[in-house]
Amino acid sequence: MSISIKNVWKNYGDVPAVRDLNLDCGTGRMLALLGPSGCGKSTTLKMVAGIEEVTSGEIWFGDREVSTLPPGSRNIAMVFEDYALYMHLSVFENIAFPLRLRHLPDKEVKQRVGTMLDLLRLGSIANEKVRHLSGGAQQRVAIGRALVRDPDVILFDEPLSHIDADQKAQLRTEIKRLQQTQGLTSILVTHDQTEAIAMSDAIAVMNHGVLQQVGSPQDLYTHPANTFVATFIGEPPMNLLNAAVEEEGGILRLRGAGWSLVLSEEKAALVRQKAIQSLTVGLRPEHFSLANGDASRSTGKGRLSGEVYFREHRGDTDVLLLDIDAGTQSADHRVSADIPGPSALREGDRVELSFDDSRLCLFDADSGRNLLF
Ligand SMILES: Nc1ncnc2c1ncn2[C@@H]1O[C@H](COP(=O)(O)OP(=O)(O)OP(=O)(O)O)[C@@H](O)[C@H]1O
Repeated sequence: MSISIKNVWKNYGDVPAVRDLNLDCGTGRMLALLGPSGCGKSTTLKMVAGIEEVTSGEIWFGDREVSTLPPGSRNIAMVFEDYALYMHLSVFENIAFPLRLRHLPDKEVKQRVGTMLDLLRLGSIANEKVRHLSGGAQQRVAIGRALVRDPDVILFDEPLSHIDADQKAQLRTEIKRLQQTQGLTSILVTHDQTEAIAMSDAIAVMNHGVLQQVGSPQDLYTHPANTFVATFIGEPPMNLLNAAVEEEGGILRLRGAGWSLVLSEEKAALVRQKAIQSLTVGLRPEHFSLANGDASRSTGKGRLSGEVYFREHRGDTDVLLLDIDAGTQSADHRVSADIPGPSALREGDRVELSFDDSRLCLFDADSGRNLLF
């Protein structure tokens, strides 16, 4: 069952919480709503569930408009961050609960709950009281209870927020596997990019009630639509450097604080086409390399040098925070670079980094929009 959100607005009083939202989630896919606190992701999920009314616009499940239907008529299931289980009941009875409410015959309850217990590998603890279980196991019970009704759509509201770090990755994988193997059409609300990237087929990034971009995790990482998405996806975040555009003798050069770069023809054409004078350049930390002394300063190759302010070991890589030799303390004087590790570099060491313009993102300095969009 696909989900379509069409031109949906939600106002609380005069304040719009969601503005003209258009989003689709295909049958059997998982769509993540990702963004900072207050961006409107929970409100969106609640409108899909029918817990909140839309102020205007439409929500469709397949070819059925559900915008005005109450939650009970939408055949959805929700999984919440706080599990919302009956702590005094057993695993079996928690999962059976929605079926008991519908007065299904005992035999069918046993059979359907049994399927869930197998699917979620809860069979061996079926008779244990839920209150004795770990957070991860409780959330698996909550998922079983959600799925046992065979919903058309399953909505996950920050399902891993209260799970201990050591169980998080495992549960993330289990939910994803289940969603894929069972072909569940799902929406996941999260503020955690790692969760969104690991679990979903598509991510919708929201900010201040406005959809910033929707796409595959890889798309958002490689081609962020604007500086908000660029810095929200990726850790450490993409470096943003201010640059002036200079043209002389047919050569287009970007000049920033402590660095400059002659643009390759492809990128230069893009900048010329938009007739832009100042840009924000986006560079992922892993797209810097340690420059080797004799590399030429050819077209499309940038260099910057500076002093290591901090080095963080990350196993096979080192993240360097580098203070660029800019002569000024501009806001963008510090960059992070992800280099192969462990390196011998220390705080205070001088380093020269190179970068390649094929990897750069170019954003309009005023609007923050990626020039490619
Ligand atoms: N019932 C309500 N009444 C008034 N304003 C609300 C209500 N619910 C949400 N809002 C406002 O709508 C905006 C979006 O809230 P929403 O909860 O959807 O954001 P969110 O991205 O899910 O944030 P969080 O992760 O903190 O829940 C916020 O400014 C919030 O204060």
